[in-house]
Amino acid sequence: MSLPSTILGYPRIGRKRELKKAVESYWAGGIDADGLAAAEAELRRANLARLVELGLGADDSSLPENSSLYDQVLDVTHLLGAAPERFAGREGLDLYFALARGDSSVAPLEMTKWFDTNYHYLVPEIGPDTPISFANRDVVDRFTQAKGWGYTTRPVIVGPVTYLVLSKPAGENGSPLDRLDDVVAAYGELLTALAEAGAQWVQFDEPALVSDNLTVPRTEIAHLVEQVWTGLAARENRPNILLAAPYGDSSAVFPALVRTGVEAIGVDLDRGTLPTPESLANEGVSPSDLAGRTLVAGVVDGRNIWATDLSAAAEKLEAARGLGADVLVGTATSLQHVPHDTALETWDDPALNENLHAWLAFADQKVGEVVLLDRGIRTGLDSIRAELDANAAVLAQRAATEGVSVPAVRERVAALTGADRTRGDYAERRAAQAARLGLPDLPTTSIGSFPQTAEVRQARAAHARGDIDNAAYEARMKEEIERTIRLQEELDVDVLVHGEAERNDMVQYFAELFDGFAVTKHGWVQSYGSRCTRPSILWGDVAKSREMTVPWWSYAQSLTDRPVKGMLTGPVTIIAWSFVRRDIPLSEVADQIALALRDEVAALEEAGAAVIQVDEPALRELLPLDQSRHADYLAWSVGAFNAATAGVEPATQIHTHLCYSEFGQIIDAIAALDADVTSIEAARSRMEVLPDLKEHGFAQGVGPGVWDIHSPRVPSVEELTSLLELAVESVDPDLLWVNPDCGLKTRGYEETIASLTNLVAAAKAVRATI
Ligand code: MET
Ligand SMILES: [Zn+2]
Repeated sequence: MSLPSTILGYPRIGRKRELKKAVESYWAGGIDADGLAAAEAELRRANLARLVELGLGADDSSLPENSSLYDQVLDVTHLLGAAPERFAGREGLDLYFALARGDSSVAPLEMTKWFDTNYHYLVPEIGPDTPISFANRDVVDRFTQAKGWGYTTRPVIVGPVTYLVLSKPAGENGSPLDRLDDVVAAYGELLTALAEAGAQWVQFDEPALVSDNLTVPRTEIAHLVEQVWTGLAARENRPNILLAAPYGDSSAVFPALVRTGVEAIGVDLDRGTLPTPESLANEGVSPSDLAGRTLVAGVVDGRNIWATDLSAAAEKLEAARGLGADVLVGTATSLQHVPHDTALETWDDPALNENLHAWLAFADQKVGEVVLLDRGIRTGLDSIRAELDANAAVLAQRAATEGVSVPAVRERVAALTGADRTRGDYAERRAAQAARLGLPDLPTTSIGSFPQTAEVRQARAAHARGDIDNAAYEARMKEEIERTIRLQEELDVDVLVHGEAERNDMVQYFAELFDGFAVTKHGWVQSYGSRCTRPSILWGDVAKSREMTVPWWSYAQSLTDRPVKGMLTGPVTIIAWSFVRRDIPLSEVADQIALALRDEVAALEEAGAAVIQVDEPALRELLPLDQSRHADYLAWSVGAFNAATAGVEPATQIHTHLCYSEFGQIIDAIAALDADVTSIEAARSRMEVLPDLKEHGFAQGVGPGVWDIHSPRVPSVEELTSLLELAVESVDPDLLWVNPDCGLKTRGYEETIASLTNLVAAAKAVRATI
């Protein structure tokens, strides 16, 4: 049975975040396991019904079954029964959620970003003794249940090679890949079980194939994928296999995919390209090797929210046919990274309301695009000519809409010079700042946010609803700022923060104030587990035309003689955590944001701020998966940070914050940011990153986090002191700052006070010894 056009996956959280509500209610004891199973099944059924309504076939395997209670990588861990030893004694849902979130006696699996997205997966821990078998039949049961409702779905599962490449070793010895044979054996049994249940097709995702940023080289990954899937494809009694390489360019590994012999191959033609027939021929792959096989051409972007240029997509489909396979329409990735439906949205701004609906495609609209293009390739493009013309008209209308191209913004970016991105000599800056600030050695500070209490969040919600007016809201926020300042003074912190009470989110706050952005009300996407974010939509040229952070900062500074940091979010992070226009290069978007921030930096400096922090926690996340694109990315991202910050006087101190510690590939870029002080995550790795920094000759201020704020645990003075003693082994004490790993907004006040008290005490203790 041949595969029809399809999507690689659908959002899992629910149009109204039904999954979030059900799962959180289960955690809180509101519903039991049966209640959760019922809610989850109802959502799954509703999603299937919706996809059929949108034009996918009910019984032709075009419906992806990619639902998950928490995370697709965790689902494989569960499928394999591959829980680390410390989870012994737990089973079923208790085990599943303990792996995800820990429980009173066990720490959860680590969480990290899924490729270059803002989705987080749970990192499997695989060692020589990890149990691995076909231990859990959820995938099969879901298939069977859907079958009972009248749907033939296509289960979607992370492939074995990607699973192990993304795992970390459990214990000291060996690599997770040492267990590949065991994992493959379990997948083999899964294939049999799915065949027995009546599955026609199953989809396996091997995105590790498109990344150079993993611990295993890409050529090795391609080799393993070829070996593993050649073996699995040779099994009897199995469903047809769609092997997908989403999230990037698979052209180099395409021959390996062909050689596996699987029935269908899925490629990302949004971020990636197809190999040429010549390059295939060089690898010994000819069109006859592809004859009778299916190529799912991912021409519809799965991770951004713009309507597809349908004519361009049709051209790609046409080109794909040249390879010899049967070409079908697909999405480039699962749609799990985009919200459900633009129809849920209205914008307060009438111009946006009129325009954005036509410009955007959330998941449901993308399904519509796939269905339409499918009709085009089956019955000829002329049969969809009217839709193609309408789409071209929308794109043209968009390009001409006010705000999309603002001459003053374009000219200002074009006029940026190297000098605009360069600060003066560091030694001179350092002396000027020391004289201005008069700080002790090992100055203490925090990263920006203070606990966002329920009252603060309620006040913001009431303000958004119009239940309290601007004046009342402002008064409420000022109260919170005053509390934060007083507290830091009492604790004897050296460089204070205002606490960010007025910010709903470190990106959305700026998106709401800058020109060129729209924010959604219902545009939720899963960030991890039950956590969702609403990325803002960057649709036009960016500029600052409103008052932003200065009044809040000025108020905070008016309360104290100690320096209060101005606090901004950097260009790369704003880009990474928004849905960004694609009609101009990201480098240009970054410079536009940089100049808008440069204006805000200047306004803070003008108001008297002696220390200004520009956070770039997403610098590593956006690193392209292709090694060949690293240098260009690092050049424009660093250049944008420099453009935002280099306008200040030598005596104004620029801080940046990067809350991760895997610096390897970007260490030179971090130095090139040329911040006077850089705070980084270091507590969990016990300052591991510092010797590397030293080796690289990094010799500007650095604040390795000593308090792991991802855990509710209060670090003791002894523990903090020992970390600082480790730090002074690698960092000149004159350059060392003392701070937590990241902002405190998810922490409570009690633990914050206790931890900061200890942090200041530890700083003083070590200060006294140097
Ligand atoms: C994810 S990085 C967070 C930085 C921000 N200034 C905060 O403290 O919340
Ligand atoms: Zn952070």
